[in-house]
Amino acid sequence: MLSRISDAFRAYPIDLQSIKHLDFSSLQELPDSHAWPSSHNDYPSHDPCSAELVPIIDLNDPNALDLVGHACKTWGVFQVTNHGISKELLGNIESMARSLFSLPIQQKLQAARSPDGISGYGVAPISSFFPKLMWSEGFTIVGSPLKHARLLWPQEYNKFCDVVEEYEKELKRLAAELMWLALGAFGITKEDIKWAGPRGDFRGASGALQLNSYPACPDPERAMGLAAHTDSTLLTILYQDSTSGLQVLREGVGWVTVPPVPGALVINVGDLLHILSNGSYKNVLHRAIVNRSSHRLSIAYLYGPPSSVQISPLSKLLDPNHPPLYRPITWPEYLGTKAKHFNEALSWVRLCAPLNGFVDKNDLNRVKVG
Ligand SMILES: C=C1C[C@]23C[C@@]1(O)CC[C@H]2[C@@]12CCC[C@@](C)(C(=O)O1)[C@H]2[C@@H]3C(=O)O
Ligand SMILES: O=C(O)CCC(=O)C(=O)O
Ligand SMILES: [Fe+2]
Repeated sequence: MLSRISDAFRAYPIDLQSIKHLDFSSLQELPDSHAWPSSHNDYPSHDPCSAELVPIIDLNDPNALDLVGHACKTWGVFQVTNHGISKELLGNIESMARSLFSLPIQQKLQAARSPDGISGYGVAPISSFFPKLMWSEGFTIVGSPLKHARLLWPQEYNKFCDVVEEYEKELKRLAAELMWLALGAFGITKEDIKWAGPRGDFRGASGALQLNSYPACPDPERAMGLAAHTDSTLLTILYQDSTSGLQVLREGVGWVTVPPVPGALVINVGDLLHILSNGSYKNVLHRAIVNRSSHRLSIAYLYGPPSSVQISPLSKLLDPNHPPLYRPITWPEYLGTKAKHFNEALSWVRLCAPLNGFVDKNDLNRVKVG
């Protein structure tokens, strides 16, 4: 049984050493290893238009509770302004990520994620589910980044660690506020969620930080920055720089771009909030595309419950007409399920037979990357 989020990918190692093209700056053409078949673009892409705009919610709006609840139900994603995270801190974390990704590849590889580990530099952890590699590099932080930061900057690792620590502390506070808005919209109060702690500040919650870098790409139509996925979180708080690339799948419409709004943060509903809400809140399917001229950066704060807490549909939302759709599961267990079944993980937690029958197509498709 998995008890820590850092154990989730242990059974599915990715061997970074076998991946040839990690140094994107040296590539003038898209290598075959990164060229995705046109079938991966099975839905049309839309630039933002007034009819299909991801909601932008001012957290100082007196109606914020209803607006957040409605956005979680209809989109599973929204942007927030007046969130209380200072421009200075956002600027600092962006510049730390920028300085990390601009190090020479050999230096970044010093801090490579170990094949069965979770923290460190490397390809997206979901890469093993796809026959082609993604046009991106990432750095995952679970727990202290000290060990890896020392390898990256032997003299001045402290600055990186200090900024990461402050960013995680502030985002944890914001995540708790967003949780109460999302849950409050259902009439859920502090008495209903014991694991939020006596002050309701979700003190024991866990978080991971994922720094994503998407270099400019010589053939963006055939490349993929980060393949379509849902996050395994309660919610994810995403900072994106001024280059667009994030898209969400909107039923009946296709891929809708989430445009960068200066100072705003993007909030995704993750799989665990979908479970907690007994399926009412959409766990949004999203991806990142790349472009020919600009490098793009994003920083995701992946927020989940304390490792030992079993997440299940809230009893206040259940009655004979609304039976629980999912069985209880901890975050580490869910991450283990995701590492095995990827986007089909939720159907393995559903209380009726798995929707896809008994054969998991990820097991048939799983390939060795590189
Ligand atoms: C806590 C986590 C969520 C995550 C897996 C991880 O253990 C750390 C990285 C996270 C991330 C970020 C990029 C997309 C994603 C699907 C992935 O491959 O790694 C998510 C994972 C997730 O939400 O399942
Ligand atoms: O780069 C982006 O916009 C998306 C990143 C993302 O989905 C993730 O890190 O989980
Ligand atoms: Fe994501």
